[in-house]
Amino acid sequence: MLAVLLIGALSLLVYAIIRYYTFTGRYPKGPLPLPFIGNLLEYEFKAPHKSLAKFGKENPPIYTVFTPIPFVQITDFALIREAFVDKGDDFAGRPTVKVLDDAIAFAPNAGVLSSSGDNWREQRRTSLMILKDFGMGRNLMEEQVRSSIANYIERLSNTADKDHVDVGWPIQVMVANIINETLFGYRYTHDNCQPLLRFVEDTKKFIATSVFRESPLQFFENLSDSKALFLGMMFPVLTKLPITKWHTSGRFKAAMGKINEYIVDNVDRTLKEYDVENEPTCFVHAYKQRMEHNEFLDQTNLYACCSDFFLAGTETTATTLKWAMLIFAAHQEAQEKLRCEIHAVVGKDRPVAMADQTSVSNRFVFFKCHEKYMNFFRCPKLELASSRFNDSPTFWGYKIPKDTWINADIHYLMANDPVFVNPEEFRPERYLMEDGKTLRKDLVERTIPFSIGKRACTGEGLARVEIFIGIASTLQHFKISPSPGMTADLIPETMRFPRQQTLKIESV
Ligand code: HEM
Repeated sequence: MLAVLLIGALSLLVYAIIRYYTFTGRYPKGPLPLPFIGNLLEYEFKAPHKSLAKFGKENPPIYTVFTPIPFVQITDFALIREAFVDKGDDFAGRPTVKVLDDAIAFAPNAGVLSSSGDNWREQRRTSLMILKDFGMGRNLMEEQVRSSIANYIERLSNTADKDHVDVGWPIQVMVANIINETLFGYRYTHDNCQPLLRFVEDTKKFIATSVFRESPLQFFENLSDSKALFLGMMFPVLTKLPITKWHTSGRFKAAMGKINEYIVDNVDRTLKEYDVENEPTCFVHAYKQRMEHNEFLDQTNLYACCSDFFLAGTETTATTLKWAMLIFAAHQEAQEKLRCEIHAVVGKDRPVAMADQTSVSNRFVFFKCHEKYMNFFRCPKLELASSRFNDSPTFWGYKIPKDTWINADIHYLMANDPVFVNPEEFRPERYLMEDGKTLRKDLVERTIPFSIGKRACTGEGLARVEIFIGIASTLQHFKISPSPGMTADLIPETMRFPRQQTLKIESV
């Protein structure tokens, strides 16, 4: 009897393994997956770029990694462009994963970031139209950014101990303020930003005590750090069982709920001030005005869009600026050269404007360089620039199943594309031709931190203004160096966040 049971169980196991490999065989070949758990054991969830760098080198430019759900990675620029631009419509969707919808989406298929199909198209189109109306990429929004940056510069100037300045928090407030003002029409001062502070602190405390027991901003880190979440995505039943429910989805849902409270409160309050007679001056009012005439626009999507913009638009830009400060602290010569150019073009007192970028960057393409450098460090989104096939088209000879995650591995591309010679070096001049002035279009074209194609970043115009004016204004006013006795620590934390550290700032 026991022998029969054993043979039965073994046969079932063999059958399940054969089925599993039939399933994995439908995807582009990559590192050999183990039965059922795929590449889970060899995937570093705290530093995915390390695993992906290894896999990228050992596999063709399109391969699959199973964590355990299949992720198809594309690591070659021409292929990324072919998929996301030439076949843009096929790659414009996001995978529908119920577990993720339940755990972290504001509502299923709502907003811009994680929605698909007609709803995504309408939310994205409307959001972009509103931002353009407010002057994204033009002077109006630039003025708003400039004024937030002026507050930040003032904040740094008033810091008592200039040998030990943590620029992280002022940058965070500055960037959050820009989004806050765009969405809700008001801004905090650095000395009076209690609600914003409370929001961040609450989230931090909540995360620290009841959810992750780690440091602030760990929400994003833990998203990718959590093998349990990935297991839940592969085996949704785990998100229903009493013991595994909390780890696979519950804690993410709880953290996201807390974060979204801030959004819901602000949207509701802003809506109360809406007056149909007045010209909208913030995103919420402009969206509300359009709700009258567009069936896709409703309150749930409004909440979701604001949540997306807040999350996608603050952490990315703040992290970029924090890295910039560290990188310039570590590269005094480059910093000095750039400051000389800023002073020559802008002077010491006039606020920096976007129009200055051409004059400055023709000689020193730091913005382009910075984007490039940023890629070496981290940006979780870069590693998750993803889409899905709409309807199983054939790509590179593979008929990839519908709803598969497809990642353009921008990080890998920037670190391994042969056009970037010695990619780890901070060498802004790499973007210039021999004449030292003309931009090298081949490099600029392949520098794609905002991704490309139909799902490319909707906030790129705003982010470029924030980054250019943010860096140029800081260096216009301050010399940045490591705190006395220290060196700038450029080794990234989990998920390539910069490590928390103080810097020395001196007025120039
Ligand atoms: C340095 C700053 C930023 C970087 C590096 C960045 C990068 C990215 C990347 C790589 C994507 C994914 C594109 C894809 O799926 O192919 C994305 C999407 C997005 N970003 Fe950004 N972003 C930045 C700033 C911003 C800002 C300031 C905003 C808002 C004002 C924003 C809003 C969005 C939204 C809404 C999406 C989703 C677009 C869609 O799915 O259609 N981002 N971003």
